[in-house]
Formats: sequence, structure tokens, C-alpha cells
Amino acid sequence: MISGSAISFAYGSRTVLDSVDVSVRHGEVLGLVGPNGSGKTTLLRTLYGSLVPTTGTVYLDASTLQELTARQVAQTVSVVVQETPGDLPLLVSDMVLLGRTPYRRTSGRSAESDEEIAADALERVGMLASATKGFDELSGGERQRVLIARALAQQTTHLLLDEPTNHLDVRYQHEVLDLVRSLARSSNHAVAVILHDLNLAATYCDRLLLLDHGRVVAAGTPSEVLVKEHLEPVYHIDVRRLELDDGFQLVFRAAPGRDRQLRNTDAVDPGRRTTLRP
Ligand SMILES: Nc1ncnc2c1ncn2[C@@H]1O[C@H](COP(=O)(O)OP(=O)(O)OP(=O)(O)O)[C@@H](O)[C@H]1O
Repeated sequence: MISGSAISFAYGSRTVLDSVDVSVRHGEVLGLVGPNGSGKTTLLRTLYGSLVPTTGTVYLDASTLQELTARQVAQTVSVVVQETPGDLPLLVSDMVLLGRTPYRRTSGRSAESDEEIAADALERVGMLASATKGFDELSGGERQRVLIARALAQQTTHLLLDEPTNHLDVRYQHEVLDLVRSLARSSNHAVAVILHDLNLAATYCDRLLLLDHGRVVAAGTPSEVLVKEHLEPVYHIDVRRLELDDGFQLVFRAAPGRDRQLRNTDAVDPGRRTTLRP
């Protein structure tokens, strides 16, 4: 389990996470949702030690992150983040074998077992046939799947993903999240995933944390969190929830009467000067 209580973080003097309580439990998928800039990525980065909270402590099982070496963390937590090392001249197979790095004693050749693990991971994301291609020859969605394979090859018990469905077509959005959920269900992984698509979050997450301006606005099951009363003030959009036999579907519509930041140019006062300087 990864957990943190009262996690705060500031970039310089600007607080972007304010006393957030979070726990990512084994056997479940926790979804982190919220508008752009609400602090989701910052929170995720504190959970694997890429950022150290200004206040609060993150625990990985019984230890604090600070008590563990980078290798111990890498053997326990795998991460799929947005930054793709796009221009690296690596084969797809090499990229996935990087997931085996935390287990290597020397920087020598990969063991046969590592290659089997990497092949298995590629097969699980439907990319085995591309193993000998260059990573930089792949489309955005194919790269994303390979990065997920790299995380699988790392064979950890915790998996953190930042918008893993970005670039994926609708079939792979569902396949990847189905795979992620099955890791939680059948392998007892603790999984946290940042998602912008709230309907995908409702379908694949067991619990959600809704963030806004670095604070937790709501936490609970998707059915508890994804309600009009929580979503409309946070996203400034009209929300309808359609109850279905097997769940619910959210439908969104721009809210003309609301305080919207993206305005039509004709609504802007023509006499007002616009400047890039503060
Ligand atoms: N390196 C940085 N330096 C300064 N401020 C930053 C930095 N990274 C992020 N921020 C700011 O911190 C706040 C939270 O950013 P964060 O990336 O965590 O949000 P997010 O919810 O993941 O956003 P998005 O949905 O757009 O990816 C934003 O206001 C952002 O501008």
C-alpha cells in the first residue's frame, strides 16, 4: 500500500497540494481526477518519491519513502508517466528491458529470463510483433502501450499511471484500463491512475479522489464522487448523469451562464488591453 496523510507541496512560494490524504490499497484501482492544474501529477510524483512533500509523509507499505533506496522503490513501484523519451534510438524490446534494470547487479547483457519477461509484457499490451522496431518509429498510442509493457516487465506490486489512455484509440483505452484493473484484481497490485475521462474513471476505478486547486473535493466510490454537486463547481460545466442497468454515464454540456475562463473573443471588452506581462 502507498499512503500519505496531509501531503502538501509548493513550487517555490506557490502551494499546489494542500493537506491531501491518499491511500492506494492492494487489490484496488484508485483514480485521481480533477481539472487541469488541480495537482494530480504533483500528487502522483510525491507517491513515488520524484517530489518530496513540503509537509506530510508518504509510506510504501511499512516504510517511509525516505527510508528506502531508489532500487528498493523501483522494485516495488512502477510508473507510467507522460514524458516519453521519444528520440531515444532504442528498439521496442530494449525499451521494455529497461523495466528489468532494478534487478540487474551489473549493467551487462540482459538475462534470458529478462527477455522472456519483456516478451510476455509486450504480448499483454498487443505489441510483441513490434519488438524489433525502433521505439521512435511508433505512433503515440503504440509508444504508450510499450511504456505500459515496460512497467509490467518491472514486476512490481504497485503501479502508478499518469493519463495512460492519452493517445490511445477507444479500443486500447478500454483494453489498457481492463489490463490495469486485472492487475489489481488478480495480482493484488495497488494501482493509482490519473484519468481525465470521467466515464472511464467510473468504469475502471474502485475509488476516486477528486482534486481541485490542490485540495480533495470528494473521495469515495465513483458513484459517490461523480455527482453533479461535486463536478459542476469544479469543472464549470453542466453535468447530467444517466443511470444505466450496469452503472452510469456522464454527459457534459458547456454552461453558457457559468463563469468560464475560455471566452469568445467577442465577449471580451474591446477597450481592454491584453498583455503578457503581469
Ligand atoms: N515544475 C513546475 N514548476 C512550477 N509550477 C508547476 C510545475 N509543475 C506544475 N506546476 C503547477 O502546479 C499546479 C499543479 O500541476 P499538476 O501538473 O500537478 O496538475 P494536473 O492536475 O496534473 O494538471 P493536468 O490535468 O493539466 O495535467 C499547476 O498550477 C501547475 O502550473
